[in-house]
Amino acid sequence: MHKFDTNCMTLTRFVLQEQRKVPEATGDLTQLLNSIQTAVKAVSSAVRKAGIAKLHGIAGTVNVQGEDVKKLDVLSNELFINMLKSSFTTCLLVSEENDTYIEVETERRGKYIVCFDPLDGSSNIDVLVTIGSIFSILRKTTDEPLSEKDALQPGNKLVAAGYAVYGSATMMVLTCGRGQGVNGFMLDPAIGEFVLTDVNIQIPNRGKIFSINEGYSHLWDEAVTEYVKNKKDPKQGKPYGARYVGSMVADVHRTLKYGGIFMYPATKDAPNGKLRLLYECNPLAFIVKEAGGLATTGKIPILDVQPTAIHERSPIFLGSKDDVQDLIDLYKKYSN
Ligand SMILES: O=P(O)(O)OC[C@H]1O[C@](O)(COP(=O)(O)O)[C@@H](O)[C@@H]1O
Ligand SMILES: [Mg+2]
Ligand SMILES: [Mg+2]
Repeated sequence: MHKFDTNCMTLTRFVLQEQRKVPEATGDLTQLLNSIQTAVKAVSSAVRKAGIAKLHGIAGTVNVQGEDVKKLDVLSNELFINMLKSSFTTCLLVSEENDTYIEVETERRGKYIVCFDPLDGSSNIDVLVTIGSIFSILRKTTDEPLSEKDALQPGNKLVAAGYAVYGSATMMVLTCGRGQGVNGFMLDPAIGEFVLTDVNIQIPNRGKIFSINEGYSHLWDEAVTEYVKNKKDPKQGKPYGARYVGSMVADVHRTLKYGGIFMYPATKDAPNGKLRLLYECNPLAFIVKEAGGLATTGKIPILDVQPTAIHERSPIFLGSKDDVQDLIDLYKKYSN
């Protein structure tokens, strides 16, 4: 358990302090995390001004000054890419917004690979509902020339993962894994700094909320159908509350803090579900696991999935240990 004076622990100081615990650390991860922090601050500022600056809407439109106006997810992607490249710590980037991986120019290369969703919950932008950014960090493990293969590592190889949530406040949640815990930092707009507010976040073993898009219930498999039916059946215990923001990062943040389960299952028309393994499922599964929860495809842990393509999708169920275990048990029942 970390003990900090939360009054003065900024994210920058926190990352540096963690680095100092590892004598052989070069400082590259610190530099990288600080660059991501800057990207997040820039995105947060753009999100807050989205309405008046007409950042929402169609990319490529022109504002009153005749300047190009970028759609928020295009702008967020550019901010992330520029900050990651100019950190001199990355060699390969995978973004939800780019069909192929991005190679960092030779002279700016470092050893890290970053997979990210620069703006998660795009459908919520225009209605001012919570959105976010998600990232995962891997190390390049071979001396071979850069290729897509470098990013195709299972989630249990992550060096660090985090997300930003742009809600009623902006928060960054970060873990460097290896039992070091998950910590949350609230952006204090008065000083422009992320300040440690949520120390060593632990997900409750059981929650009272289930989170799934019930509009697709006609397309679910038997395990998910039975699970959700049970959660609503007073004969099976006190029914759970239902919450679904429709921005994964917001639904997962609530699940991390309050407990319960978030589900985006396979459906009959989408056998791998919707959410992307490298930059949505893996980082959030890594965080939930580090906070004492579980994340599964229904059959195996998300973090054990060997990716085969950078934009591949996976069904995902994550959250409180006991809630997710109930669902895994139903999958076992229906596989027999
Ligand atoms: O509308 P649906 O099918 O429930 O999908 C919601 C899911 O889609 C997403 O918005 C996909 O992410 P992007 O906005 O980054 O494409 C998730 O954040 C969310 O969980
Ligand atoms: Mg997304
Ligand atoms: Mg996105």
